[in-house]
Amino acid sequence: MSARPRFRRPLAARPNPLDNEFDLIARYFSRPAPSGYLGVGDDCALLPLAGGRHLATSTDLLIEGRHFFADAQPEALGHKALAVNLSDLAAMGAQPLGCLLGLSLPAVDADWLEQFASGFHALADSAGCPLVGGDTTRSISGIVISVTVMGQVDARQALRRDAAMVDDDIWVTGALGAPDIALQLLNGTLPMDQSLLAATRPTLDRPEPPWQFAQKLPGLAHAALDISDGLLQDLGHILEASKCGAELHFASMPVHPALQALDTGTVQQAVLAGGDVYQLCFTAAADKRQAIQQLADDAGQPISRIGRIVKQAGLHVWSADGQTISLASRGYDHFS
Ligand SMILES: Nc1ncnc2c1ncn2[C@@H]1O[C@H](COP(=O)(O)OP(=O)(O)OP(=O)(O)O)[C@@H](O)[C@H]1O
Ligand SMILES: Cc1ncc(C[n+]2csc(CCOP(=O)(O)O)c2C)c(N)n1
Ligand SMILES: [Mg+2]
Repeated sequence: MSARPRFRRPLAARPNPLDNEFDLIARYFSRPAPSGYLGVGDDCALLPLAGGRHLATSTDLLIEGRHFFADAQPEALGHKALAVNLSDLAAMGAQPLGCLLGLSLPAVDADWLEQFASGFHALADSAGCPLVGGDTTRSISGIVISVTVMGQVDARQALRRDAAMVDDDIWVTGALGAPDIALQLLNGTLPMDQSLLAATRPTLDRPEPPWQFAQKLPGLAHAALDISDGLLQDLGHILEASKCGAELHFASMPVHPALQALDTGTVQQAVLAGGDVYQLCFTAAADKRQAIQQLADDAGQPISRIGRIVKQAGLHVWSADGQTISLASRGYDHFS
């Protein structure tokens, strides 16, 4: 018989069970940040520098089998590893400065490395976010990729999650729903349809966060975040931080055109709660509507106004025929 581990606490002294990723972070890793810092809880932390500027920094892990399939195309994976991090800089309105790459590989495969590095550097070059360091190890099994980005932003205008104001418009960039449909086709939750997969898979494999457009938003927009887990769950973080609620209109949502033939329930779930989107959701005063639309038109960046921030807590989604939409899940959570 094995001995009982000595570190087990008596039942009565254990805190409440942790039933999701965000409770875990809040309980163990969220500490009051030093004065002048923005700590845990936003897309990037902000660290004060001389001259009123702030360093914006964020890190994202990609784990084989959890974030990407073992046969993922390495060039696309290199692109995605940096793109999901540039997306967090974009979510603060920050300008990229550079990045670090942590890589753990089960074996050396020169072809794989060549293509992975080419996808990574191509995006780093176009975003002005050079790779300046990192760490490389051998893994016991599977590929683990960890990217850390650094950028700069004027902290007074950074797009913080706690900056939404009652009566703000709620906007999203790009289109919604396609990465989740691609994932469902690949993991068998939806029956295989090769033409639907061909139309949706690029959005899952090679996300294109609006990092250029985002740098123009400080001064015009209030709050923002990137949609990584799912629109409703992610917008929920803005509502919690800004102590307000929201009303959304499904008819105004930018549903990806490839989803047209799918049934309404599948489309609603993918658009409202599908992850891997890496587009922005941001809020801005209604009197900035024209300026924001002009900025988007000039940048060739599609944007949609999908709802409004309200005083009353809670998130309400209206369908085109005036019904309330309620869903099985609001987004991805690693531990629930
Ligand atoms: N282990 C940890 N230690 C300290 N802070 C953490 C830890 N894990 C997450 N955080 C912080 O908690 C917040 C939420 O993390 P999460 O990874 O969900 O970020 P996100 O921006 O919501 O999602 P994504 O990174 O996919 O865009 C962020 O501020 C993040 O920096
Ligand atoms: C093979 C495979 N299975 C599942 C998914 C979906 N997925 C994994 S993590 C995540 C949320 C964002 O990640 P994080 O919160 O870690 O930043 C999503 C939507 C995928 N992309 N590939
Ligand atoms: Mg984020």
